[in-house]
Amino acid sequence: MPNIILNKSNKQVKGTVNLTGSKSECNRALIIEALSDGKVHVDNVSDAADAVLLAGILRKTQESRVKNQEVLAGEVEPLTTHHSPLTTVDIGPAGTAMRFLTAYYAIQDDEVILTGSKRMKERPIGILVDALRELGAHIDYKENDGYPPIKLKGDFEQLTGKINIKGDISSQYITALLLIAARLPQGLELHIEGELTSRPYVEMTLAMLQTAGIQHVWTDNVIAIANQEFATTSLYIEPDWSAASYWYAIAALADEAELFLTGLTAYSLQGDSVITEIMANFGITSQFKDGGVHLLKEAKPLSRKIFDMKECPDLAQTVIVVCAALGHEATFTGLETLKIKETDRILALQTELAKMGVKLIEKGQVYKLDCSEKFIPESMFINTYHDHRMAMAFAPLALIIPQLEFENGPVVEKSYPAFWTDLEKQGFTVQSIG
Ligand SMILES: O=C(O)C1=C[C@@H](OP(=O)(O)O)[C@@H](O)[C@H](O)C1
Ligand SMILES: C=C(OP(=O)(O)O)C(=O)O
Repeated sequence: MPNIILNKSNKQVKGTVNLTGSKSECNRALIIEALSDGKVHVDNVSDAADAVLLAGILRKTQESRVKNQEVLAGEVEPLTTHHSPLTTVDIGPAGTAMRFLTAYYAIQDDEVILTGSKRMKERPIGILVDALRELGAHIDYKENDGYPPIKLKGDFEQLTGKINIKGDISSQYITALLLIAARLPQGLELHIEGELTSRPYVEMTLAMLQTAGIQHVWTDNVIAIANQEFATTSLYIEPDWSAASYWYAIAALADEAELFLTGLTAYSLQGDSVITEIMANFGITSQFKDGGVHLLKEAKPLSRKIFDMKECPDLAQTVIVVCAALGHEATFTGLETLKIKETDRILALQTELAKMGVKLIEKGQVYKLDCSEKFIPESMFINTYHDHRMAMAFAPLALIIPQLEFENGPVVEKSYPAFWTDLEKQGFTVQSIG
């Protein structure tokens, strides 16, 4: 995979950016569409690689079902005489797609092996598999207990409508169950145990289900969805606020910034829209008008010292890198889930920030930035650890470090394929090598 060399000859940014569609919203919409018997339509599929991959898998699943029905009805010849209904689905590095498809296939008749990248095989799925087994799904582990690959064997018969699930490891397990809940004959009453992490993502799921005609009741730690029909409707995918965060970071590190991010609105389903509030601390004002958000930079002394990232974990790298670059010794909480994402993001941040003398020190649940030995190198090589957000969160450093080189440029495709070309359009020099 080619590396990327990134420079910015001046410290001004001014221009318009058209962001990609939200990966989180799109992956939910695609599963809802697949479960809706043709009633729900996704308006604008995101070009994030994870969403494109999920859309392709769901389309193939649908096509092979139609084919099998035709074979069964004697309308067409089977493709081969040894045709097996068992398919292997490789979801690569797409965590949400892995979790959502696990729940989706658990209640279908298809026999499927669900696998993914090397890292995906290290990302836990046991909590979701246990919950689905309790509901009546037949799922086996193919390699290590609690981790993909898994074999889903069909023959779902609902055994119970009430289950308990831990809320503090990943909200994606909860979303996965909520997405299929209305299709369960007995519906679902989900009792969330412990603190709920990444709560806005659960709210996003319920809001999108509601748009698709599915009602819910959420009281304290219990979310209930009865068996019910989807409405005939279409789902619109908003631009991605996590992607927008890198432009906020660029504005925060620039001397002068005037950016317009199209399509974003003040009321978003995405919890990461909180980046507007976070970045207000760094002097970035957000003005919603003209069909998007205008970012303006004002000189402002940095005051906020504590950032809780529990509800917006995907912003953690963005904000930590900005603080490090500005030498702002802030404290961060709510970073527990970062160790099980595309890479161990805590370790990755510690390793890369050390290249500019900054330490991210773990003290129990609290992480503190120590910038006492910070320096600005002439050039810096950024390892990206198969994590799109490691590349994108460190890219704004091009405004203060003369030359940056990123390992594996295409890593950004997971959620924001046009990231490097968008930087180029805004006056960054982007060179692909190797
Ligand atoms: O539901 C979603 O779309 C997501 C939920 C979050 O994961 P966790 O719930 O595991 O924190 C987030 O980090 C991920 O990028 C997307
Ligand atoms: C954690 C992320 O994605 P996923 O869990 O879907 O792989 C992410 O995009 O930051």
